[in-house]
Amino acid sequence: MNAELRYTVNCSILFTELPLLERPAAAKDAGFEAVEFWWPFAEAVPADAELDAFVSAISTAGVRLTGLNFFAGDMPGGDRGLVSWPKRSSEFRANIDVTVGIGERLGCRAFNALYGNREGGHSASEQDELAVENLSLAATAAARIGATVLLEPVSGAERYPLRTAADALSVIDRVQAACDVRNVGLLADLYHLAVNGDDVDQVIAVHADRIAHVQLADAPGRNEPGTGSLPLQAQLAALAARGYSGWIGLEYKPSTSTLDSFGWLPREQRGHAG
Ligand SMILES: O=C(O)C(=O)CO
Repeated sequence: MNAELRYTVNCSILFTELPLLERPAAAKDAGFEAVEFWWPFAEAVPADAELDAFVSAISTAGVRLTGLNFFAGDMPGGDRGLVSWPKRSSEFRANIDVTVGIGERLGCRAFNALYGNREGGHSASEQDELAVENLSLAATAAARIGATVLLEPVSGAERYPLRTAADALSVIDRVQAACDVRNVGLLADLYHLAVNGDDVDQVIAVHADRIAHVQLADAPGRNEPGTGSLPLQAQLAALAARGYSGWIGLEYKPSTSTLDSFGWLPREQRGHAG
């Protein structure tokens, strides 16, 4: 793997052997300096004590929080975001300042806004128009602390409409045109894009300048690099060659223990926290 790349451990899908608040310290012990999370609470606006415990777990562990998802509903239950969900738009809007507030406390500058599934009773245009409004609200709030809102194509959720980089970039173009915000970027998850049949090499070659965050897992299986057939090393090298200098999120299901699943990455390359 390219020694210059900076890796961040997604502690929502890794270290699940441990209670969530113990995971940042485990990542630090494994040699990493950075972590990211999906929304770690059951509701859009958790109690202050829960927020304080999360902030403390990260700051005490001595790692950076490099990314945080906005509240996205019941992920295990199939929800993939509230951004375009009319019935739950108010929850998303209530969550914006809470999420940005965590970022302000911890220096996190990237927030992933999962778009949401197509929901019965609403037209696609109605949901997409709502998404433009909600993404501009999120981007405006994020801009207050110099942060970026991320938009991610995902796989494994058949009602989720953003499946390719082009799908996400067209939404970002709409938000920029409608609301003159410049801090919404593509989250290029190399696994999701590949599984959805996108041409990942082409995405990197053409859109590297619009990629605000990268995540990886191998396919098939969404396990650690080397367990599948994706050319991840070459794609990371291509990203670096095209000038991508952001974080690489390790967002995979370990095929063994979490610690053993890091074997593909030499310890001396884990802690590049510059
Ligand atoms: O739902 C997923 O698989 C994600 O990557 C969420 O960020």
